[in-house]
Amino acid sequence: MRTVDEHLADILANVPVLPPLDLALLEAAGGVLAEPVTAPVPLPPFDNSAMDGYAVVSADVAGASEAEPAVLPVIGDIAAGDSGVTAIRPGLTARIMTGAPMPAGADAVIPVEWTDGGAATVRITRPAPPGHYIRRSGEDVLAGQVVASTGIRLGATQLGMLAAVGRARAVVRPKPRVVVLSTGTELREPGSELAPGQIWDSNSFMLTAAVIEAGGVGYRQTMVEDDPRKVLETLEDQLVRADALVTSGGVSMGARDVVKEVLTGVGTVQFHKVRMRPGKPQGFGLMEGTPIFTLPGNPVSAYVSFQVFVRPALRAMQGLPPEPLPTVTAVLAEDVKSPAGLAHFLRATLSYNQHSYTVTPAEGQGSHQLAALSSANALIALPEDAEDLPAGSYVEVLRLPS
Ligand SMILES: Nc1nc2c(c(=O)[nH]1)N[C@H]1C(S)=C(S)[C@@H](COP(=O)(O)OP(=O)(O)OC[C@H]3O[C@@H](n4cnc5c(N)ncnc54)[C@H](O)[C@@H]3O)O[C@H]1N2
Ligand code: MOO
Repeated sequence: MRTVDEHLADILANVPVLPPLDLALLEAAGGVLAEPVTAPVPLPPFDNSAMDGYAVVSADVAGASEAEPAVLPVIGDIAAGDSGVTAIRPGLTARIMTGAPMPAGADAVIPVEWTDGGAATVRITRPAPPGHYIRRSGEDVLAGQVVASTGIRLGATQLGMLAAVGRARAVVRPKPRVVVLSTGTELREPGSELAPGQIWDSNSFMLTAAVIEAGGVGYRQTMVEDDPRKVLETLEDQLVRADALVTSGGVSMGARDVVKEVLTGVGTVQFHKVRMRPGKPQGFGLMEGTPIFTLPGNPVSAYVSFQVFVRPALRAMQGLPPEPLPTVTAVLAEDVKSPAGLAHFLRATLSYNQHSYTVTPAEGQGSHQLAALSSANALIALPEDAEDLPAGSYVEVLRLPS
């Protein structure tokens, strides 16, 4: 038997970090930058208007009021995208649109709301100081500034930043491609008829979605029956498209626990009992250099094992810190019983009220009770030495992705 921390440490010491790839921007989404990105130009690249209005010399409107508006001839329009060669002299104005380059000579923008909106001449009823509603070149980013550092995950805002500094591609550690395979002769595809003794395969859907939630690319492989040759062949076939493999089922003590049977001695794969509930039987190792996680078949066990072991490993493969799920301290709403000597992950509902978190364990804590898991939003993580805890105790709670 090993502890949760020992099993996780073994996994993290052995998963490879994915090599960087040079990808087109949208393909790089979700990847982790393997190089810093710097701005070749300042942002904004030129001084431009923050408002639709009129570009003026501020001194020309210094005394403007409702009673005595400044009246200026309008020499033309400057739209966003214009080349910015326009200039104005004192006593003149140009109509200007948001994002359009400031004309030389102008030092302020009067929003159209402060005017009569005139096209040939305009009446301006309020003054504005120099710099008014001008967005200065370099105010956002300076030329040469690092806008995204090595090791950050490219989410929506970071991709926007790269595009804004003109990058069409990025060198990233890509999202890990994870093949998910359920094993079990009793399993059928959802949507098909069940014969006695059969059940619909839920684990492969749940785990593939969990891979995606964890930032990977999930490939669901059709389940295979408990036939040693078929299980091994399927896994070997998948190696070409996988950065990691995740299986469920067939790892405990049964006469037909084929995953354990066929993978024992393959690559570096080893099977262990981990001091946790649910999720006691675990297997991990490298098959031809590709990590394989063999999770137990009970649906709740498979899911908890994924969050505790696979999710941090997928992060490590992208060069990210292998953080656990976001964790908060919460007050137990009810007494809980926990077996000594096993880390315990209880399905629970976490709620926030009056500046603190309260957590209520779910009714069904069996490792087959998927309904309790699917209506939970958290796992109470009790350490090995925790035994019975009364309501009101403080506990660590892992928030499930939502
Ligand atoms: N004698 C012992 N029996 C068991 C032990 C043990 O230590 N000694 N450990 C128990 C624990 S704990 C777990 S967890 C399970 C793990 O079993 P396996 O990984 O071998 O999984 P299976 O036997 O294949 O299935 C277990 C259970 O889960 C259902 N299942 C499997 N795959 C799916 C799927 N894709 N979708 C939905 N449900 C699935 C399966 O039908 C079984 O009911 O072993 C205990 N036994
Ligand atoms: O350890 Mo098993 O995963 O409880 O059900």
